[in-house]
Amino acid sequence: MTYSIAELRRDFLVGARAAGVRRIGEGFFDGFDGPAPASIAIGVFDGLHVGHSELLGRTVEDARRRGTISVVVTFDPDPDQVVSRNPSLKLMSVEDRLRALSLSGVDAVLVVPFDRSVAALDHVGFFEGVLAPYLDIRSIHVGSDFRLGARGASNVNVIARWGSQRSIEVFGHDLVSDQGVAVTATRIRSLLSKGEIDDVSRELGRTYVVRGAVGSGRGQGTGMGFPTANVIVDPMIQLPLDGVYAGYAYLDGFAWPAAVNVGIPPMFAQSKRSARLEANLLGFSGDLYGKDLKVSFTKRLRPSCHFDSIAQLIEVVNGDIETVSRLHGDSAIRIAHD
Ligand SMILES: Cc1cc2nc3c(=O)[nH]c(=O)nc-3n(C[C@H](O)[C@H](O)[C@H](O)COP(=O)(O)O)c2cc1C
Ligand SMILES: Nc1ncnc2c1ncn2[C@@H]1O[C@H](COP(=O)(O)OP(=O)(O)OP(=O)(O)O)[C@@H](O)[C@H]1O
Repeated sequence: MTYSIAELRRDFLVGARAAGVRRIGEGFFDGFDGPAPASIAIGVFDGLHVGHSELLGRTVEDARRRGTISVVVTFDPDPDQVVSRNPSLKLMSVEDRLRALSLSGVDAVLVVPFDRSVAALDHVGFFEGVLAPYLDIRSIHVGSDFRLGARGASNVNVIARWGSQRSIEVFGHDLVSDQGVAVTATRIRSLLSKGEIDDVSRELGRTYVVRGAVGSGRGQGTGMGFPTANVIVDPMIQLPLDGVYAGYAYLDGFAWPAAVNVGIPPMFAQSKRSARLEANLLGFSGDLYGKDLKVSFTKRLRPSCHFDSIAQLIEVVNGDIETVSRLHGDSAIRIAHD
């Protein structure tokens, strides 16, 4: 399938630095006469980890040197959700991914609406059919493991050969690694599933954060002395391994130290109203129902347990809250962005 320019105008989104996400034709590309001379990085960028940041930094540097604009070319939905029978859980929603990319220092974010027809294209169809109406590509930056097209047939060597005939320089960068292992979104998902929060934070270059609206739980926390916000997280977003964590809850410009339980509480496993993510915000009093809460994970404290009595559960949870208080204090910190 080929895309008409009208379709591209409708379907592609462009985000400029700190300016949110805008549709092509209404924003960044307006000032250019014809396709914009560009240095591009391509990929999904789920999680925007340290390897992705390095790649984007190199792309921006190269663009400055050449006098081109730096553009991230990414996809919505995540190709994995279109082509895979068993898509992986994600580290970020598409909305959060585009927002993070638009704040990463590149000049623009070009979002390719991904469907089976795009999946079937090879690199020639993708670069010359989909991107050429907008970008006069001068250089391409990807990781050395990058593959494009049906069954990943177009690897860096294939793309570089095509580029060399068109004066397009193609860089397949060595992958940034951590403790001898390449940092990838797949690896970070695996670390999360094992509760390896320190490794996750190091490889993301920041703490892992999930978000959701606060819903109602069983309403028993308050009676036990530790009210909890039950955060409803999109089931496609990955949570760390079930257990108890220290972290922060972000709300309206404040970061509240938080004691967090992930997973259905073993003591109340039979209740349909138990939440998969609950946070006790230290020092907070008030109503959180319906609020959009972000929760970060700074340290794994222990597995969630079944106790012999509610009194024992209360004692242990109070111990967790004390630990969080020692780590992060017992009142909110004002922050520039939440
Ligand atoms: C820091 C923390 C630790 C928790 N640890 C456990 C646990 O080990 N076992 C368990 O069954 N529930 C645990 N919970 C969940 C509580 O049982 C739950 O928050 C309480 O029952 C209130 O739930 P509700 O808000 O749905 O009424 C923990 C909750 C928090 C905030
Ligand atoms: N550690 C890394 N160092 C440098 N570049 C990387 C690294 N990881 C990924 N890239 C590159 O960043 C771009 C976006 O990567 P992609 O979205 O495929 O990420 P990924 O982390 O490898 O994800 P997944 O594990 O889900 O395949 C690609 O060009 C990819 O090759």
